[in-house]
Amino acid sequence: MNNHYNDDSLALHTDLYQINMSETYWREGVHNRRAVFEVNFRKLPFGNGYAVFAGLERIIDFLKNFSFSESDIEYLREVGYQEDFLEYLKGIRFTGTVRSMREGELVFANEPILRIEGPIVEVQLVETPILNIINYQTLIATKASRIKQVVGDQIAMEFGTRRAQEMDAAIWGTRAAYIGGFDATSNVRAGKMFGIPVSGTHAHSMVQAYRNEYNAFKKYAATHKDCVFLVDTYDTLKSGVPNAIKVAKEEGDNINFIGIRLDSGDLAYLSKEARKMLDEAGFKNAKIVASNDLDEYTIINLKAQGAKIDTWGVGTKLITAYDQPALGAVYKLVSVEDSEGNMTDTIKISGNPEKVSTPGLKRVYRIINRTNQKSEGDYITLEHEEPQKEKRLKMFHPVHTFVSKFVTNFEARELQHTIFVNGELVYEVPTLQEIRAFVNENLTLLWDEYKRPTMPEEYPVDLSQECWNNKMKRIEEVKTNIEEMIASVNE
Ligand SMILES: Nc1ncnc2c1ncn2[C@@H]1O[C@H](COP(=O)(O)OP(=O)(O)OP(=O)(O)O)[C@@H](O)[C@H]1O
Ligand SMILES: O=P(O)(O)OC[C@H]1O[C@H](OP(=O)(O)OP(=O)(O)O)[C@H](O)[C@@H]1O
Ligand SMILES: O=C(O)c1cccnc1
Repeated sequence: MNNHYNDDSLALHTDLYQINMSETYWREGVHNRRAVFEVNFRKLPFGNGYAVFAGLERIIDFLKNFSFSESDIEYLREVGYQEDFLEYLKGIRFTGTVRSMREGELVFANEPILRIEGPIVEVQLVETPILNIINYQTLIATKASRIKQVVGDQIAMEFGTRRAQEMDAAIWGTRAAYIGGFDATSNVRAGKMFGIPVSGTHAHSMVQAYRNEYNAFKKYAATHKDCVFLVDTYDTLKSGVPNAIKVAKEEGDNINFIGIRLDSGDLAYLSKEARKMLDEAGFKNAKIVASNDLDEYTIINLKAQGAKIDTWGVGTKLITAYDQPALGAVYKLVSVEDSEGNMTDTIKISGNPEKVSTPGLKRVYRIINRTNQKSEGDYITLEHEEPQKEKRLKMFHPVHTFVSKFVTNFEARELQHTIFVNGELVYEVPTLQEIRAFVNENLTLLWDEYKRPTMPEEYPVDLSQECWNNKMKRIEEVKTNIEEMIASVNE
């Protein structure tokens, strides 16, 4: 690379303005004041009824190792920062407290996924990478979950690396896809890094290289036990499938003839015809793999046409989140220490009621009806509230407050867990297998109406009365402050 700095730390993986604000706080002597930020998004992606939270493990690694390296400092010197500030930056480590939902948790719009509290400089500097990680991994895990809902008990394989937005996206997207329910990946590095099962067939280039399918399949069979032959290079039904069958018969027990892959043409028609041919040849257990720009919509469509496809290879549309390339999670200040050392709630007002932030330290509970083990919705409270002790809970829509219901005989399951306390990691990171199982467990709590891929019902995310009252109080305070400010400007 044409650059004389070592890429030996991630601390500068942030926006310049974070460092500039940090300098202001430090020169003003307020850099150690406590601040609390929360992460949430405002709209579920892909029109889905839920999102699958992913990215926490990488955030944990990032925060554990957070420090500016020698080369970071050298570079910042070149950018123009003064020595005294650089000396200060050198000593920074993450000393804050983090509470977060666990990876694989189902998350909805306008609820705090993660809360981070610490000296304002530290929590400000890590905003950009935290959002970078959550926005991408959660987006891909959600897309994967949508696709897997449609694929059902069949196999979904992740094929996207070649089309991904560069190498990091392929790796972390693959991990997110696995969390969201994909069964295997073609990316070998992701297999090595995360223990995700790797799987694959072969490309058209091999058929082209050996000039014809028979030779190519034969050579592949001579060198591999497990064989899936790609049958669409020339003519699927006249040449590809007959050659696959011929080689499978000739090789007999020498190979494990897993099946064939279709990658172009009318996948419904071709799969039905290929199925007949395989069955007639005695290969009833041979599987049909399909790929070619698949997504949840094409898969639903193909299934509706009675396609005889057993395994779905999905690349581009999954790894690039093709129909919605960004999640839009934000990082909002909810509380900050004032000059007297007291924490005060902050609020961000907007003309759009949905965009007004909810101030204060909060907790999120999933209210699970004990009679049917289904979720009634999520319930956001202020930090000190204990909804689990209530006999009868009023849940109301945070904007359309007249929409309300009472819930009894419920479990209030807290969704955020403590991850760091004053810079110390106190959370045991689950395995990827545990995270996948956790997603499935969570999905069983949701009525099917929230899980359908198109036009799902809106899942309730409600505020407690106290939380709502606090929000209204802060809105009034801000309005009064602004009126006073405007009056003083006009004096
Ligand atoms: N029966 C079907 N119903 C609905 N969609 C289908 C069906 N068969 C294939 N598709 C989808 O239609 C699209 C067809 O892509 P395209 O027009 O590129 O044709 P192709 O067969 O891939 O041609 P090429 O040989 O140029 O790759 C793909 O996204 C594929 O998944
Ligand atoms: O369609 P996607 O969902 O993105 O899945 C990945 C695609 O990548 C391969 O095609 P490519 O043309 O790159 O290589 P090939 O010659 O091996 O088919 C594969 O055959 C799939 O069609
Ligand atoms: O193994 C395959 O069939 C494969 C891998 C990557 C992309 N497309 C297909």
